[in-house]
Amino acid sequence: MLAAYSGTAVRAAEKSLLDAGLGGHLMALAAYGLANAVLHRLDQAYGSRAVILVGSGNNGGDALYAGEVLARRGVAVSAVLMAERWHEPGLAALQSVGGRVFRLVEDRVEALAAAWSADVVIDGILGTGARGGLRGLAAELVAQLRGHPGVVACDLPSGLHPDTGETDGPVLDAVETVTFGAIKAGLLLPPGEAAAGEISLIDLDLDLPRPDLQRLDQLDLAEFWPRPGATDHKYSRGVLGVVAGSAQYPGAAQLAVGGALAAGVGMVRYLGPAPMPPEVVAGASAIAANRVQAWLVGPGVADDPVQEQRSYAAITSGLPVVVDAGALALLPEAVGADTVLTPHAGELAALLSRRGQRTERSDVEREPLRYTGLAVELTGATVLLKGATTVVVSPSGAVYSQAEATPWLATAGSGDTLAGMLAALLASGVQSALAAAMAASVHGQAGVLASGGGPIAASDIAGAVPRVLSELLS
Ligand SMILES: NC(=O)C1=CN([C@@H]2O[C@H](COP(=O)(O)OP(=O)(O)OC[C@H]3O[C@@H](n4cnc5c(N)ncnc54)[C@H](OP(=O)(O)O)[C@@H]3O)[C@@H](O)[C@H]2O)[C@@H](O)CC1
Ligand SMILES: [K+]
Repeated sequence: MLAAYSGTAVRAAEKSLLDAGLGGHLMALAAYGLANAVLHRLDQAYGSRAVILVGSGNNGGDALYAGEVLARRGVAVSAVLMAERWHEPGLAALQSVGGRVFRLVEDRVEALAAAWSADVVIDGILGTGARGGLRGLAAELVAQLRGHPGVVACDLPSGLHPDTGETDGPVLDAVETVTFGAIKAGLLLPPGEAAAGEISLIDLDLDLPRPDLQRLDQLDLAEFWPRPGATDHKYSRGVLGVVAGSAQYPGAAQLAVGGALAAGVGMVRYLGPAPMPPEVVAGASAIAANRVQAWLVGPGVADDPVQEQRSYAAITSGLPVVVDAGALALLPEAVGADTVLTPHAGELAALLSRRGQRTERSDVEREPLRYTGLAVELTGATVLLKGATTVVVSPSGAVYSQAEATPWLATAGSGDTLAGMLAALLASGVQSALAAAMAASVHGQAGVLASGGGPIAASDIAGAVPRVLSELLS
């Protein structure tokens, strides 16, 4: 499991060490970690060139000391001082080993040329002490360096919000971010996470609280994905009720049920008009008459009054429920954490707007964590926001982000399959936020496997799920 923290949490954890006079020690550890990461990227240190973009705070200090280490190893190092102030001992250390210095205000053209001809550019402009994004000349230089293939970010890409992944102004895409003390949550959150590249963590032995964000890995999935025991039967494994599909949209129901079956539910009871595979049982048309452990409602139900009524009855049944697509508009005023909403950005904006918070899709795309959190606050539900990176927020404050997906998964019906998989996990008794994160991860991996780098149809995703799971669980 990757555990990530807000910049504020990391700074708070550092405080006792700083108070104990260990600031210089921490900076030295950070600088060595950064320098080593850069050295790994160079074919050979001697004769290579590095340019360091230096901001006014300790982030610039880390980068300057890393420059000193690199220069001692034979790298030709130049520093570009981006602001009016800089970390003076760090600059003195770099100069003492022959580092060259440019000042952005005076030497813009030379600084830009040096950066473009460098093997590595170290982005040490802003770290966890940033307020807002890059401005003025610094923003201009960074925009002019866009596309540089050798950028290594110091702690985080400058201009990326450490807590939320929001970007405000230009951000230099890094091949690697060397982050100190703890992974910052913003490195794993859209839209900025793409700028982070590979993430390397330099351990500073901080005493950290509960993570602000988690990302499940294969070991977590293997541990938490439900497996039937020797004495389990179809009922004990979990029965899922599904209200999906209509005369107009039968396929959504088939994809959702396909996702649920592939994820490994004991049985599916289906309510609706779509043709179903032989293992699916017809549900009783009165919702309360169905003995199920969880419900999935919404795929393909829009504009079908009977399906909408059933969806509402399932949502208010008191059982865990996944509310997807057309059923999102039917949500009562308040629900519980066992209700999992699965909107994409447009559906989330519509949901928030219905609750008096006028929101556009572009707002959600710019600040996905914030708006997902707002939906949790306004509804009481657990919310899974679909996207290239899926974000899950629960009312208890747990946040997950999963980024296994391929862009080929952006295809009609992909979300129905995901909703089915998630609902199967709820029916098996998995806690809702964890179920949402696991479903997103395996759905993403199945998409990658099915795609093999090319286009896929949504029905291929469920087809690949058993292969992903057998690899995970064997
Ligand atoms: N704490 C520790 O123990 C350790 C910390 N470590 C390192 O320290 C980093 C945090 O350092 P930090 O607190 O000095 O802040 P930092 O991110 O360098 O930037 C703040 C500076 O930039 C300025 N500024 C702010 N916003 C701006 C903007 N939009 N545009 C332009 N300028 C802006 C602001 O100046 P001001 O405007 O306030 O005058 C301030 O001077 C952290 O990321 C990690 O790398 C490691 O060494 C491990 C130990
Ligand atoms: K930085």
